[in-house]
Amino acid sequence: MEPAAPARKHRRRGNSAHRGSAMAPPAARLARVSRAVSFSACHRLHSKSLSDEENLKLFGKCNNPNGHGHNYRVIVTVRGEIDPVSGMVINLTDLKEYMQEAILEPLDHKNLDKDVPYFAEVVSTTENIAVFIWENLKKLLPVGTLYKVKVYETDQNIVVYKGEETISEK
Ligand SMILES: Nc1nc2c(c(=O)[nH]1)N=C([C@H](O)[C@H](O)COP(=O)(O)OP(=O)(O)OP(=O)(O)O)CN2
Ligand SMILES: [Zn+2]
Repeated sequence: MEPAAPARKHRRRGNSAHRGSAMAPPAARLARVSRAVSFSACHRLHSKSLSDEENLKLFGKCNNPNGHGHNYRVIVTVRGEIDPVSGMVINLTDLKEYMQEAILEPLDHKNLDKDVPYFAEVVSTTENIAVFIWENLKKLLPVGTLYKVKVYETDQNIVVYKGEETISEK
């Protein structure tokens, strides 16, 4: 006697005709793609809006006139639909090149306050570094795809920026 009956039942349940029309377009799938990069830089926390005494009080050891260094790590996340032909939200090879241009070229092995014009007037906190990276990347990526910039100043000090401008924005 052949034990064929269970296998035939399983095939019928798996038939696509039972799951919807064969003519329906495939559902769009959203995904988030991330890539990480590291860079080394030095900086000094110092605000031109404050006196030397106020700067020292606010920033403490981070206001040391000769600065200090960090090995920063940045994780960039891009959000979009998975292209049905390429299977990609974004080609990671392209994202790598954008991150090279937006992060490594301006920031790696730099004195942030002296070598990067943006930080001549803006305090080089991790928050502001995240904003700087966001603005640079936004110019290179397809409109609306940049989702998140996460910057590790140290393993303990981490900033996330998602392009928001005020606390009331959703
Ligand atoms: N909101 C922010 N606060 C501070 C920032 C910043 O970017 N945003 N940055 C600093 C300094 O850059 C400083 O280097 C951080 O020093 P510290 O808090 O001491 O961090 P460490 O992880 O190096 O210290 P541990 O003692 O090992 O925890 C300060 N504040
Ligand atoms: Zn620092």
